[in-house]
Amino acid sequence: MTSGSGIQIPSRLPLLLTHEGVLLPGSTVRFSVDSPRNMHLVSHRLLKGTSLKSTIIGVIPNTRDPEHDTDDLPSLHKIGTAGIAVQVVGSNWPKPHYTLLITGLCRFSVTSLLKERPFVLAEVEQLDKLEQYTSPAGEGVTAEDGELGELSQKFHQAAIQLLGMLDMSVPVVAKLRRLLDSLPRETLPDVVASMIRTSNKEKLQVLDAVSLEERFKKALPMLTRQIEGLKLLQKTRKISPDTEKRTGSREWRNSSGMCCKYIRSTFASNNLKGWSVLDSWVNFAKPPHSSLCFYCLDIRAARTLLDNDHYAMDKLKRRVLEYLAVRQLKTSLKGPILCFVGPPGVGKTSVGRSIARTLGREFHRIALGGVCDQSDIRGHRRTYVGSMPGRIINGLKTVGVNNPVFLLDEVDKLGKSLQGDPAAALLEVLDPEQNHSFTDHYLNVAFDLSQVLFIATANATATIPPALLDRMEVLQVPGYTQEEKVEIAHRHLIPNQLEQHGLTPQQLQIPQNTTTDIIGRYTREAGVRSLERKIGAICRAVAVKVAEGHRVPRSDASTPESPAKQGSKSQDKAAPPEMPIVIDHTALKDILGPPVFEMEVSERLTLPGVALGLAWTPLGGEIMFVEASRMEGEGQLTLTGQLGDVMKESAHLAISWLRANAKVYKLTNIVGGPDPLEGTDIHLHFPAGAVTKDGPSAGVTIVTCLASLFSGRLVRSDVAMTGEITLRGLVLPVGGIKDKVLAAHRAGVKRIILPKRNEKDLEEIPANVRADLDFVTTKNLDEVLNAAFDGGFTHPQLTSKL
Ligand SMILES: Nc1ncnc2c1ncn2[C@@H]1O[C@H](COP(=O)(O)OP(=O)(O)OP(=O)(O)O)[C@@H](O)[C@H]1O
Repeated sequence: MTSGSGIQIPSRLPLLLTHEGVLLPGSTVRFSVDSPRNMHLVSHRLLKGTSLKSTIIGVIPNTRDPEHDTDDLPSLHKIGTAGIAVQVVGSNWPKPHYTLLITGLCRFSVTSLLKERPFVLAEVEQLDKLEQYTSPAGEGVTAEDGELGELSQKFHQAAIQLLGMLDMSVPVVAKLRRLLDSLPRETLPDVVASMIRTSNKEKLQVLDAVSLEERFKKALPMLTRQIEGLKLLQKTRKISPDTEKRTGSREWRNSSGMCCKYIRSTFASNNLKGWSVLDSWVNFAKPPHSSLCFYCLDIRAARTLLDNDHYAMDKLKRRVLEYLAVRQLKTSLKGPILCFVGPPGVGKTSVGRSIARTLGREFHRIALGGVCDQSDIRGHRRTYVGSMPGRIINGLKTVGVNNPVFLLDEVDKLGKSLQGDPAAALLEVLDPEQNHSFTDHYLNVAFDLSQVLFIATANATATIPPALLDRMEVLQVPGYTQEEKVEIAHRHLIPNQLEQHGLTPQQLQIPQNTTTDIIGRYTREAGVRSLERKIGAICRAVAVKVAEGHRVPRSDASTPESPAKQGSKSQDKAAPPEMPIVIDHTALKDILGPPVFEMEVSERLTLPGVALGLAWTPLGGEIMFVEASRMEGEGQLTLTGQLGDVMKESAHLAISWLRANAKVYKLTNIVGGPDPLEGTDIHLHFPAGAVTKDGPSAGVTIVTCLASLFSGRLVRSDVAMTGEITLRGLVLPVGGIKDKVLAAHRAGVKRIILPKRNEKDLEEIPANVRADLDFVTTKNLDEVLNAAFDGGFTHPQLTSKL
């Protein structure tokens, strides 16, 4: 079909090359462009032109604009849509791009390419008549036109049937209704195919159908499919006309993006409670929490955004980008659920937020800490007084779209109670095989959650229910080194806090050595949350000074005051704070008080019977002192410091091994006898007595501490250790090495004794930390003791032989 003498598009059109979304004549589509030729088209043509003609461009679908303008053009899709650019919006963030709103006019085919740079210009042939969009509905194809007439009649009837099933109060439905009445029938395949749920591939088929008959044939099955889908949905709702009359009908959008009639079920009785429940249910069911928010992902932009938002965390960022790249290439959303595991304040939540921004999706955080009732996840049945929907459906209502990023915060803190196991309800939510029909008890309507991107966070995996853990891919987020914290503070925390307190860098400056001081002496944490709080405290103190500086001084004579007050006022007036206020050590002490942590390691290792161990807790790595003393007695062992069973067993193991080897190492009891326990009681204490401790990794520390006690020798003051022991004196590997090493580094330790089989974990330690430390890897307790004591702990037989 070629155009006659009617309305003509220009014979030469600049071409916009698109690979996502298909523009059909009569529809309006938003395109985001950032590739070179497309960008040039917008800046050289659309933004420069002043005539209506200059806003008409050709949109070629299914064709990717090359990344560089020096690259050759790929072969173009044969048929495109001429369109009018009705809106152009430009942005430089996260990288330069334009968003175009284009309304399709008619099909064209490319006859020849005139130029490829700076943008593509082509000689085109118009394929559709443009008059059809302006001529009255009665004209065009009619029933008399043979097979075509029949097809158009069928199509028109099907379109009317579809509209009958939809909610007229929804703008897009009302628009479709108006178009159906006013447009000639030959335009209907394009218009309907662009409005109902169709894939890009299907839209391309409609676009490529140049003959009108073929176009009707392609679009009719899509329309029929939509109608059948809606019918099925209505059937499952078990519609009863009686109920409808009694309770009225309510429409809401289903997950396919269309609106369907939904009849309130029989739960509503005519009593007050019933109506109030009904009312809140209806209010809940009304919002379009199934409308889709489209996004297109640019991996390079995603990388820039993640790098801008977060310093360090390279491994995590790399894995997140891989994950996003796979999702971009494979649009099916069935993928692993990422679970970020690490100590508090290391940025797990904020990476989740960045992922949502990267994807251009809504973000919603669901705090699961302490949730112990499964109706928290699934909602209450409406028969209960005060029933509510669960957090998942509530979250969807809050964000208003059905494809947000949901951050399930603290999955390791889920509880269990008589009201059921919330973890079991979460299993259904997170399982891609099941979550397309998640039913909240309150709504009692299956909802498709498969478009939601779930990310979980936890402090430790040990308390995550195994079935839940099995559905997630765990990404460890370790703590930061001192240097990383300084960078994070200066790049992110200080600017953020300044902004939150209405301050500028011209008013407050925190030099790097002050930040180092805050990190070392006022905080002891794996993440940066306390550091952020301390910086906040400094900002508040400075805000007071700055505000005082701005105060308009009142005349001293206006109010009689005590001489002291008057004195201070005249001081304020005479010395407004000098800007910028620089926080040095003295200012830091004034604001934050005396240091909370001191370098205490060497001071505490001044007596025999003390050793320094390394522990891992969900809050990160920690140093841990072990103290031992002995007194006359019956050979009893006392253990204090809230120890778990495994740790108590380690203590017994350590004593047994030392007793068995006492002769070899010349260890003696209180009166110098060969059995260290004879006539001697031993007390082992693990300070920080209020904190429960457990795990086998303190084994080597207990042995070293007791060896020091029995030999009367001091453990080196700069050494810390970790490792599990066996009764035969072997040292077994333990977990959490990175966090433990970072904690030791923070505490100023110089030598770390580790199990040999943990050597591979040292690769994860940042190079600057590794350079500061001397690692001794050990296979047995003999090697541990030799490394822990100055000059070694070699047994006397060997020494005497030498
Ligand atoms: N690498 C980083 N770069 C920039 N800011 C960071 C980084 N890591 C953490 N932060 C900041 O530290 C603060 C705490 O982070 P966040 O709340 O994400 O921690 P979290 O790991 O989720 O902690 P929790 O387990 O307690 O929820 C936030 O303000 C965050 O922006």
